[in-house]
Amino acid sequence: MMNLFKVCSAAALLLAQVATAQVKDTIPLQHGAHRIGNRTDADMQRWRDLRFGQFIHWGVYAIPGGMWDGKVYNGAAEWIRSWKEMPHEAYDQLYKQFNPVKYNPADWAQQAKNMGAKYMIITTKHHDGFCLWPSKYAKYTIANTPYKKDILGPMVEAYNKAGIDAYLYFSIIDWNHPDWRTSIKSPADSMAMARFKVFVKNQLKELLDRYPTVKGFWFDGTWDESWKNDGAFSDELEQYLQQLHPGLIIGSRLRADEKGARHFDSNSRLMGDYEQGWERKLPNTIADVHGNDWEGVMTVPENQWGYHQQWFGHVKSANELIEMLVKSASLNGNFVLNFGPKPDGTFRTEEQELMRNIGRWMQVNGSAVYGTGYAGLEKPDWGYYTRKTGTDTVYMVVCNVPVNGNLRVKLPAKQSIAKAWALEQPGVALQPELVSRDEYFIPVEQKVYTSPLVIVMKLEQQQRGQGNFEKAKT
Ligand SMILES: C[C@@H]1O/C(=N\OC(=O)Nc2ccccc2)[C@@H](O)[C@H](O)[C@@H]1O
Repeated sequence: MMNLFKVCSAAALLLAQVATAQVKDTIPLQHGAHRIGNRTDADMQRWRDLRFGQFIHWGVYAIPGGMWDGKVYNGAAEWIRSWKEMPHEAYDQLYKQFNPVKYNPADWAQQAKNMGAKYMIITTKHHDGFCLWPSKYAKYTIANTPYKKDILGPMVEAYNKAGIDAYLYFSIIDWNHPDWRTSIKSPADSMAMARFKVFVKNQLKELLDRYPTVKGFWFDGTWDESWKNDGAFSDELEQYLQQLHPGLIIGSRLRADEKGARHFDSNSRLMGDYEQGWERKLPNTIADVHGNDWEGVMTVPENQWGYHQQWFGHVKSANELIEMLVKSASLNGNFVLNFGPKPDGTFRTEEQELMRNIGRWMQVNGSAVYGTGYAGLEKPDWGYYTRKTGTDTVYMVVCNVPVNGNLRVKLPAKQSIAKAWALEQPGVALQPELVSRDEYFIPVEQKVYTSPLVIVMKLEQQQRGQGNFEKAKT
């Protein structure tokens, strides 16, 4: 028996190798993806299991808060410096007013913990180049504001103490640095960009030296030609950072290959440790993620990352965001919700209310998100399935309770429901009814639901004959 098993395993391995070889990379690349498939190390599995993150966009742009000279900026608040109504000189003096006297990182961390976030991404430096840490490579930093003190250190420490991992957002674009170039049009531009790349490398090493518990970088601002056309450098930088800090997690926004392809190289291979292009949008089906790890980042209003005094348009509710979080986990992805603190260092009331409301649901139902992924079942019309990774425990997150009061559950052949219960009533066993081969109805209480209902199912291989629950009496 063992010989037969060995022969089959060897044949399967050979077939897999031939298959991979057939998807041969047609374009030889020096600076494309260096790994085929997802990372399998413990650091990456930890990132996967966290599933729910908090993004924080905070900096000088919080001071104008999307308004200037009595006028409202309709763009994203953190981009106000690029608004024609905002004189660059005026913006570039604002740091002299940055004094978040009410900043309390322990309070921020507690609110994030109560919401159920397991990791946090903080803007160390956004496109405007203002550094939230006292970088020794720049003057445009927190050290030269009335506040003076390092913002990042106490934040990373407070979040880590609350059991939340810290990731650092870093914008390559730096509107403040004299050597930044959007494109290289002359030898002088090349020399400036060469100086700029040294500056970038120095700041990133400085961040890792100052904050050694961080788990990764979230790069942004890598769409300009000067960066896109220098795939060799982005590749070298990624390897430099990994060598400095083994296990670091870096998404697909950092790299370009030598042909200028971003996120996916010219052979359609993902560069980086996860797909980082899902910004204010999510994949719809498991096919959309192409087997890659991925992360979706989401704003509460339609498109505001930094603090904006006037939220206009649709502001997402807790239930909408809970559904996005569950949808992400159901498709093997992470979901990161963004917050834009005010210039005084506090969160606006709508954001505080949101953290409390999401947290109330996560308190009871978080197990349907943490450490879960794609269940391998056809998406039901009443909501989402997630599966505790590598187990027979499947969560049913019900966003639309059917009017007939029954949740239809279609299982793969030869699988049955051993038991099922609602997370909010762990002691009450539900009674799935086998309505046809491998198909069940799970009755749910007919009441007003004000947030998604979560039911846990333990699946098992079908015993001989009927499923565990008898066929409906005809
Ligand atoms: C998270 C957001 O990221 C940004 N830009 O996003 C993108 O570049 N998105 C993007 C680009 C290419 C593909 C997919 C998404 C920034 O400009 C914005 O201020 C904010 O920090």
